[in-house]
Amino acid sequence: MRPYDAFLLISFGGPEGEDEVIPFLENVTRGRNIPRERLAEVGEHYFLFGGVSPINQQCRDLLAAVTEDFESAGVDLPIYWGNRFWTPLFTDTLEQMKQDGVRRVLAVPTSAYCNWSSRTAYLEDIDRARAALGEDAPEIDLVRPFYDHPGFVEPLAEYTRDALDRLPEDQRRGVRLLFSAHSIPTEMAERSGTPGRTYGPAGAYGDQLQAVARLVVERLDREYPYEVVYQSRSGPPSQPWLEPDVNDRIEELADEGVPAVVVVPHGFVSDHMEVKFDLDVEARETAEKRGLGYQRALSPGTHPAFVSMITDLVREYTGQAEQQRLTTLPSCEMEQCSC
Ligand SMILES: CC1=C(CCC(=O)O)c2cc3nc(cc4[nH]c(cc5[nH]c(cc1n2)c(C)c5CCC(=O)O)c(CCC(=O)O)c4C)C(CCC(=O)O)=C3C
Ligand SMILES: [Fe+2]
Repeated sequence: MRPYDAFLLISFGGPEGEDEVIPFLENVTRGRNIPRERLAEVGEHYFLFGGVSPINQQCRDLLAAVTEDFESAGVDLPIYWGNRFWTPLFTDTLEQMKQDGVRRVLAVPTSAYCNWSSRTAYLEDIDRARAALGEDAPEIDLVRPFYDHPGFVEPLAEYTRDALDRLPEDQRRGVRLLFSAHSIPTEMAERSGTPGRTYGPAGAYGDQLQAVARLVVERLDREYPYEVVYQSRSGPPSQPWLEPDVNDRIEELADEGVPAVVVVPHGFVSDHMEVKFDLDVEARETAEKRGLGYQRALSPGTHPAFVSMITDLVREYTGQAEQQRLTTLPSCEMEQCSC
């Protein structure tokens, strides 16, 4: 049993006012290969919502729910929160933990899958922040990818059923389910997973996204046709990113006469800006322009099963509960994983 003396939620961060948008985007894109035009475009997405990303409030809501769940489950750990790119920054959180005398931390990221951007990037930032703190910097374990935990899959299935119920019957009959995840460079996708293992063309990330889509469809009232699509591509056009894009696919489905789509944002844990803009504004507009019915399933957010999943993960890492996994996909070997 590994003793922990604190719990840490680590997330992406997002601006909460117009004056925070550009500094936030500068933090996110520092050292990354992102064209200026793309930055200006993404800035507009935030300005459309008054410069406020929903992600920080979603983290606060999740933390409030986790606090209650810890209490009722008898998990006695102080709860901390830190982001990679906006306040509260986890460099500051780490310093606070050090001051509080915290030595060993169990961290849960707001990303369910394996890929550099969702895991290694956090680990690298944690290492940097720990190095800056010097001796007595708290040690941090990041929990495993939880994409196939029932606490992630069941809420997605419930919210997909709800979205299907919102479609008129004639549209529901011919609907196509589009499971949407954040696109990443194909080269990053190919590196996701454990070196030496064989994965599909989009690496462990692609295999995991396919598996979760399958698990959700198995929980619906019948076998709906479905596929995995990608959204929110950002690199230069010359760099290949995972495809097809959700909008391109909606156009093609319109040409084929499909009457409606239900988009399930299974690549995300909450309805943050990538969901609110890229799906609820952009993809919806693409569908409506072509006369397709459109519904978007909610992401897990603060669904009680998702909240309990976090408690379950803590128990798993303190040796008080078995791993819960709905797939037999190889688990990540954390030491060597490039995810
Ligand atoms: C896999 C993945 C997830 C899902 C898993 C996870 O959650 O981790 C995710 C989530 C998020 N991505 C977010 C925002 C952004 N991501 C960007 C850029 C990038 N994302 C990437 C990947 C991912 N991103 C990649 C490979 C890049 C290129 C730069 C690089 O190689 O590192 C940029 C730069 C501008 C742009 O080009 O879009 C922004 C602003 C927000 C916050 C939203 C809010 O504010 O509500 C969230 C939750
Ligand atoms: Fe992103």
